Amino acid sequence: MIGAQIREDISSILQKDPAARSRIEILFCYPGLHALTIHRVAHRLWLREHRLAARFLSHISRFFTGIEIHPGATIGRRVVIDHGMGVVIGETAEVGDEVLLYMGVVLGGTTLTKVKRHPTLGKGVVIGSGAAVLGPVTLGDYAKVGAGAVVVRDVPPGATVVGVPGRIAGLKRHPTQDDIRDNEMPDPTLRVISRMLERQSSLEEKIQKLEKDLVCIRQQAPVTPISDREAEIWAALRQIIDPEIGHNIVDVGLIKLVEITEEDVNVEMSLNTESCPLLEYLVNQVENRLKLIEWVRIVKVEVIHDPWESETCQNTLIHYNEKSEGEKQPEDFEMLNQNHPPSVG
Ligand SMILES: CC(=O)SCCNC(=O)CCNC(=O)[C@H](O)C(C)(C)COP(=O)(O)OP(=O)(O)OC[C@H]1O[C@@H](n2cnc3c(N)ncnc32)[C@H](O)[C@@H]1OP(=O)(O)O
Ligand SMILES: N[C@@H](CO)C(=O)O
Repeated sequence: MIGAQIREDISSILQKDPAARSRIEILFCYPGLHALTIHRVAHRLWLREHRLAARFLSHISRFFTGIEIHPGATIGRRVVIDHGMGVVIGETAEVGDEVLLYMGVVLGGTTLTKVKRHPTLGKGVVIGSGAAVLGPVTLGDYAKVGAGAVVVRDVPPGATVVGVPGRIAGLKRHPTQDDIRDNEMPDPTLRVISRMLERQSSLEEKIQKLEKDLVCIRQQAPVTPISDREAEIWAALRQIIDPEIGHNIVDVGLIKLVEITEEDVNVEMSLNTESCPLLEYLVNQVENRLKLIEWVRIVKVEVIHDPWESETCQNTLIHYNEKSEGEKQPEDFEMLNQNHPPSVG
């Protein structure tokens, strides 16, 4: 039984220590193997209530190996203690199968009461040199403890704990001012560039959205097809200026309709009033200008009444009043008198 366990332990050491060259070397030169073998005997004595004998055997082992394992500790199979000097394993510690301990590891207690006060290590745990695992904490299977760490809390399976106090490596935490001082100051240029890039990508997203919206609006907008001929007529009408307002008659809204029938053009205009002095002038302007277009044969201008027109005539008055005395022409006055009572001016 003991022989089988020694062979198993030697195989484990061969697997876990690259410095191990042969089974015979391990048998004679590995204090970890010696300490574990003696512990098995001492543990049996301990369980059979031969406490003093168990303690004494453990003490002798410590003398020769530098490894102190309390005979009450429960140690699994294929455990390797490499180098071993300074390893201390407390009374209520439980060490799972295939655990690897390096020199100086302490599986210690933190209370003075006689209770379960030492750690429990799961299968395949690795504990680095000089690390201390303190208290009745549990290290999950295949957890790792970095050299020099002090672990006082449970460790989940597979996790790596480093530092003092032990923290799980790889977990993100907010950098403290100390971290910033100890490592490197943040690069302000990099920060500005990254902000700019973020802003740029957000603007690009907005532009893409606006472009999509624009396409939708264009698709929904009613399409008013306008022939080349009609466009030519409207362009010609835009060249005729209303002398009252100083803008072309299209933009001020005097042209209500343009109809084209082959080579005949029918234009509907709304003027101030039927007695507006500009009536004849503007009708002539429209007829003459449109007849200059090559394909136009007949131009018919129809004048319609529109309530807006009275306002247009008011504009004549405002226009007149705004002119300085030097600018006023006799025809301005005549036009005004024809349309408005003299008292208004
Ligand atoms: C003579 C002799 O040789 S005796 C034998 C001595 N050897 C030992 O004791 C080996 C003990 N092994 C260790 O300490 C190893 O570093 C282990 C077990 C912790 C490595 O575990 P892994 O899961 O592989 O962790 P990994 O190497 O990826 O490191 C994870 C993080 O912990 C850090 N870290 C690793 N070991 C330690 C340590 N002992 N103390 C503090 N931080 C450590 C790493 O820098 C890394 O930090 P980062 O995430 O900020 O980059
Ligand atoms: N024995 C292990 C640790 O020292 C090795 O040689 O790597």
